[in-house]
Amino acid sequence: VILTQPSQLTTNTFDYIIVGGGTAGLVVASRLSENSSFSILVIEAGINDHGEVPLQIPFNAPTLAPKTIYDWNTTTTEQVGLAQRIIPYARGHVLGGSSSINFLFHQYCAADDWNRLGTISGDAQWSWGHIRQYVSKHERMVAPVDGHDTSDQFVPSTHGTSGEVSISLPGSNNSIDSRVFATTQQLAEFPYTPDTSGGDNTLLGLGFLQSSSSGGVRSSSSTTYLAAANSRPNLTVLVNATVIQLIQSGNSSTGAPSFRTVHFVASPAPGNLTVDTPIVVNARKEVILSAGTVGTTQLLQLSGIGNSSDLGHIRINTIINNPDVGNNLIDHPLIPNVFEVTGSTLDGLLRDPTIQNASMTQWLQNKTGPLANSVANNYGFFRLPANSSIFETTPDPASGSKSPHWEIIFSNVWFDPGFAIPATRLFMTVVTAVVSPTSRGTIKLRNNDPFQPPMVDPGFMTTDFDIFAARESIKAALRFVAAPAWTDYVVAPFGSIFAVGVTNDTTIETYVRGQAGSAFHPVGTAAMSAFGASNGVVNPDLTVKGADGLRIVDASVFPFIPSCHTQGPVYLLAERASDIIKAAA
Ligand SMILES: Cc1cc2nc3c(=O)[nH]c(=O)nc-3n(C[C@H](O)[C@H](O)[C@H](O)COP(=O)(O)OP(=O)(O)OC[C@H]3O[C@@H](n4cnc5c(N)ncnc54)[C@H](O)[C@@H]3O)c2cc1C
Repeated sequence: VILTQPSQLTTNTFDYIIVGGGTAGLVVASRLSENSSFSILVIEAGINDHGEVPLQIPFNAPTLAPKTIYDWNTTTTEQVGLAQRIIPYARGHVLGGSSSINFLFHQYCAADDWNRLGTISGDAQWSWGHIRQYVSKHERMVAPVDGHDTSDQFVPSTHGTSGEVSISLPGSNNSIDSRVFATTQQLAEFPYTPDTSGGDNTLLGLGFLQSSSSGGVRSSSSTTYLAAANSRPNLTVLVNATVIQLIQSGNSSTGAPSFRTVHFVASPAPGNLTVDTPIVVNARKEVILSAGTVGTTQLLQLSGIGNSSDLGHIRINTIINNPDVGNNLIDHPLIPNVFEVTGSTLDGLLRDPTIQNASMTQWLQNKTGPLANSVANNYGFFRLPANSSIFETTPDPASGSKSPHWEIIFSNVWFDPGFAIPATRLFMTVVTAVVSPTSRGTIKLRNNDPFQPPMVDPGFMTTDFDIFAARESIKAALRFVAAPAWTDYVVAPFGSIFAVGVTNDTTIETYVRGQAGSAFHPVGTAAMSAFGASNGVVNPDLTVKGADGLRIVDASVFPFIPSCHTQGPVYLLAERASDIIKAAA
């Protein structure tokens, strides 16, 4: 059912048109197509992921963006909180969307996050007590590729075994795993957690990373949800086609503008400035926007749904004036803290052709070895102490007393996307991130050209809280590697601030502003709010406020950022959204 050219379409009318064949879009496509009486069209701007070997190799993930055919290759605006830097803003431009290029970390965030969504939306069914049922529909926990005993690395009763996306624990022991584990025994502030998925487990503590992979190969929404639905005659997926606008197709009986007409063109080759005449398709029931936080926001605005003053300046006729469209952009800032080490690291995979070739041969032959693993085996989530001085001026932004403020990830390799690995010496990277940031940004159109990337301003590090939490996370990383477990391994922190050995608050702040990047977890620009609320973009059933025939199902609808990596929450959101859409049919 995967078409590569618009001319292969045999009809221009479908019950549902899903814009974006990404993480959420393919969940909805797969679930809706379970009902054989529905006809569904998915329109995806990127290429078909099938047969794209680089996407399949877990360790390869950091090479898939930026500046590749799998990425939209856009950047942020100049970040005032990041020393005026403009940074890459990766998002998948391929079937499977960001689930085809992400780093495979998989978890559900804290139950508190979902309970907060239930409260904000006024719909208790967004709370964890209701959402937890979707874990077993979504997840298939499988054995790690090396078959090792995982009994103390996850809690089986909290996982699914027959869902769509395969999840596994690290498949090859990393030489630092035992040191990380020993540190949880040596330093009480970093307790071990037997399961890092969150949800029914506490998200707080440090443990083994679960990744969206099986048998050493990535599981994306395309290789799972779509693969399960691929032979259904009621589902059509068109790749290499970019939606440029939704068109008002009439009004509902209550006078709300209907958006059931979609204009798209064959995705232009890079550098091609001539755009074809739009092709028109119509939805009998609904159009579902699943173009991701950036893509969905851009399309709403191009279609006249947004801030009328902003739209007027770029000669777009406003159909629904909603100033919240494009506001409230939230993302997780992360900082790669590199340490020089003495022992065995994975650095050879980045700079030694002999090791690279041997690893690739091993992966191609039996999907094992270092390439079969994601870039980290262990990570953890922590809270700032309750008596931290920042809480004298800033209310605690976490979703609850059991949801974290910051994260720490251990990668036994040079993992600083901003800089190539130096030619000599060995490195380990201790990435830290702020997972309850208070900085807010915007997504706005530059002009009315659908092929001009919008201005994406995540507003990184523009609040005292975010700087405070980032600084404390770095101090914690320094305490972590000062534990006895590391004395014969860590030589010294590597790079700028650390090289001079001064770690006071001012120098760490300068370092954060110079080093931080994006975890690529944007949310919030089409925020969910209660029915009748004076703010927000979608209702709790994900229908667009003030519109008819239009829903949004993707990361953009989270009104605040969940406190962990976002693909798991997006998958669960899309599972429930599918049930809502089916029930409304
Ligand atoms: C490099 C990277 C690493 C990440 N690492 C992790 C991780 O390790 N763990 C984790 O949990 N999360 C991670 N994330 C975040 C996570 O993958 C996303 O939050 C999630 O996948 C978003 O899902 P979505 O459905 O909202 O959007 P996407 O999955 O991005 O889907 C949007 C789709 O819409 C398509 N599209 C957009 N505009 C148009 C248009 N005009 N016409 C047609 N199609 C369009 C896009 O091409 C894309 O396929 C990462 C993200 C990136 C980019």
